[in-house]
Amino acid sequence: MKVIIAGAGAMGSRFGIMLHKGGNDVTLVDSWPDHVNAIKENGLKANFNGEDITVNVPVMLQSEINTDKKADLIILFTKSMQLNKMLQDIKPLIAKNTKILCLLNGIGHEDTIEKYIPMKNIFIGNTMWTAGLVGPGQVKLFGNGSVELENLGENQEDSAKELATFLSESGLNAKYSDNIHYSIYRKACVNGTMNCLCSILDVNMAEFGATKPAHDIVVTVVNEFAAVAKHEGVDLDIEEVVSHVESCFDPETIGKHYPSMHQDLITNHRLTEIDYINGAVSRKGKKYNIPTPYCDLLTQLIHCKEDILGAS
Ligand SMILES: NC(=O)C1=CN([C@@H]2O[C@H](COP(=O)(O)OP(=O)(O)OC[C@H]3O[C@@H](n4cnc5c(N)ncnc54)[C@H](OP(=O)(O)O)[C@@H]3O)[C@@H](O)[C@H]2O)C=CC1
Ligand SMILES: CC(C)(CO)C(=O)C(=O)O
Repeated sequence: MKVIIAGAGAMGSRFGIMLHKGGNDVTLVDSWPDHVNAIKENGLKANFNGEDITVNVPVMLQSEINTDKKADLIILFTKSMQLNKMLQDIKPLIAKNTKILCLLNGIGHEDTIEKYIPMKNIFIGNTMWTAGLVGPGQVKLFGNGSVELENLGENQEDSAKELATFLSESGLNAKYSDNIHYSIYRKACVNGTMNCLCSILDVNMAEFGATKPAHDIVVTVVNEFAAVAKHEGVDLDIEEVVSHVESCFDPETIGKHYPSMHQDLITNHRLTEIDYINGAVSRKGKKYNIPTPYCDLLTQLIHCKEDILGAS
């Protein structure tokens, strides 16, 4: 299968490497020139569960897509604020039947994708895999993860199941979900707690989990997400979601991971996806007349930190 990874930062590199190891024809597309040049010159280097590996995969700069060879599958892995531009730039790679899978964190990406891709070809989901960019052309990958996905178009369940099987054949542990909006809100609760709190407090998830107020904060934020989700027909099981969020505290699994927002803001002084996570819940709360004071404050604190650190 010809696979394009559109957004080959930390997570795109993980999926690219695992699909390449699984024997697929993978090409990376990314917007960061230093990263693309480093991969062209030296291959994509990864510390993969403690082992140093180099993978030679074709890579293209997003602004210089120089082929009209169409992809069978495009996996979107940009940051949320880069998604629209990526969809514009990869048009030459999209054929009538190219499937598009979006695994970004955040809520509401289908509204952007629908502007470019026919509904029958859109698949959305989320992932509990983790990854970190060490520098241009270099990633650090450890731990296990999973993927959940569903078709947006009608009568595409079989294609979604085939897609999950295809990803699992490369070890990505994917499964079909018949209620992906539930899964997306459930994952957004993980990001709406871990990502902003670990960034503000400058800790990893295990360190945050070891603090006394951690549980109360998680419960309050999850309740805000749940109230908004309910208004959209998604009925979150709050107790189960809180325990899912708190499973991230385990240092034996992903607890030692610094969430991607920490990598962006604290390590690299880059703007964050907060407006697509807690910020999205704040906006929806205002629209539906549901108070979301923790999400409002967390969003504002992250924007303060972006200003303080001169993030761009
Ligand atoms: N990392 C993780 O563990 C997880 C991430 N996700 C989600 O996956 C999606 C992709 O995230 P992720 O893979 O973390 O993205 P990355 O942080 O790896 O980067 C994506 C893009 O950001 C820019 N960039 C990042 N770091 C630098 C740097 N040091 N200097 C210059 N530019 C840089 C580049 O684009 P440009 O130059 O155009 O800015 C790069 O292509 C997001 O929605 C994220 O929330 C989901 C699960 C886990
Ligand atoms: C690993 C995890 C689940 C932590 O919130 C994540 O999605 C991220 O780092 O953005």
